[in-house]
Amino acid sequence: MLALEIKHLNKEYEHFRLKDVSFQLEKGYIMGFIGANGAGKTTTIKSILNLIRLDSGEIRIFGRDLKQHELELKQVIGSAFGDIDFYTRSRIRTLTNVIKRFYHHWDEDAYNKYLKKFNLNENKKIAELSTGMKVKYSLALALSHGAKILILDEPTSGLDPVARDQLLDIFQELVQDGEISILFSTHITSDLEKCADYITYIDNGQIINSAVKEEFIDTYRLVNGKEEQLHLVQDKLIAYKTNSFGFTGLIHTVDFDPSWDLRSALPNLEEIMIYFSKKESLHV
Ligand SMILES: Nc1ncnc2c1ncn2[C@@H]1O[C@H](COP(=O)(O)OP(=O)(O)OP(=O)(O)O)[C@@H](O)[C@H]1O
Repeated sequence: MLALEIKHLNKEYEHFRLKDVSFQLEKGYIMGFIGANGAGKTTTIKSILNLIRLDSGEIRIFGRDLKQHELELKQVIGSAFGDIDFYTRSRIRTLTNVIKRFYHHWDEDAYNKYLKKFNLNENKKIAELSTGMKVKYSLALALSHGAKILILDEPTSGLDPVARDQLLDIFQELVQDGEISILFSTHITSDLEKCADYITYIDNGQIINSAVKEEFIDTYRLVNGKEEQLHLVQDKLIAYKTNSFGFTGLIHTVDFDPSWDLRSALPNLEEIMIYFSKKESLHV
C-alpha cells in the first residue's frame, strides 16, 4: 500500500518553479528527500502538509486525496521542522495541553512513554530545548496522536553527530513494525546512507530520480580516464572534473560502455549530488 503519492505538483514563485514533481512512498519505509539548498525540498514538504497553495497537482495519503479529506488525514500526519521555533516561552506541558485537543486519538500513555524515552522534561520551556530536543518533542507529539506518516523537514540539521545518529536510530525503530512511514528531507547524505530505504532527489525544482537506495546509486557510475580519452565520453557524461591525472565524471549506467578502456566505480550519494550541481553550473 502506498503511504504517500505525489502527482505532478507545480508551483511557481517569482524566481523558482517546482516542476511536475511526482514520487511515491510505500507504507512502512523511510524515504530520504535530498537536494541542495534551494532545490525545492521545503516547498514540496509544505505542499504535502497543505501549507501552501499549489498551482496544480495531486497529493494522496493512504490512497485518499489530501484536499478532499484534509481534516481526517491531518490526524494521521505528523510533522517536524528542524529549525522551527514555536511558542518559545511556553512550557512543554502547556503547549501539549493545547495541541492534544486537536487530535481525536490522543494517547496520554504513549505521550508519557515518549517523553521518557526521549528524555524530555515537561517543565522545560521550548526556548530551553536544544534543536535535537525540539525534533524529539515534535516526534513525541506526532506519535502520541497516532500519526502513521511522518513528514519531516531537515530534522537532523543542526544536530551534532551523536544526536543525529540517535535520531536516525529512532526513525529505524519507528518503521520496524511496518505501520509508520517516514519522509524526511536533508542535505546530509550520510543520514541517508544510514537509514533511508528509498531516495528521492530533487534538483532545481525537478525530481531527478526516486528509487530504492541501492537502485538509485546503481543508476550512476563514476568514470576515470586520461585527458586524451575525455572526447570519447564527454557528451555522455552528466558532468566531469579534470585534474593533472585526467578526468573523473558521472555517467548514467545505461550510457556506460564496458568496452571503453576506462575505470568505473559506484558513486556515493554525495558524489552524485556534486556532479549534478556541476552540471547546472555548466549550463548557466
Ligand atoms: N514564499 C516564497 N516566495 C518566493 N520564493 C520562495 C518562497 N518560498 C521559497 N521560495 C524560493 O523557492 C526556492 C526553493 O526553496 P525551498 O525552501 O523549497 O528549498 P529547499 O530545498 O528546502 O532549500 P534549503 O535546503 O536551503 O532549505 C528558493 O529559491 C526559495 O527562495
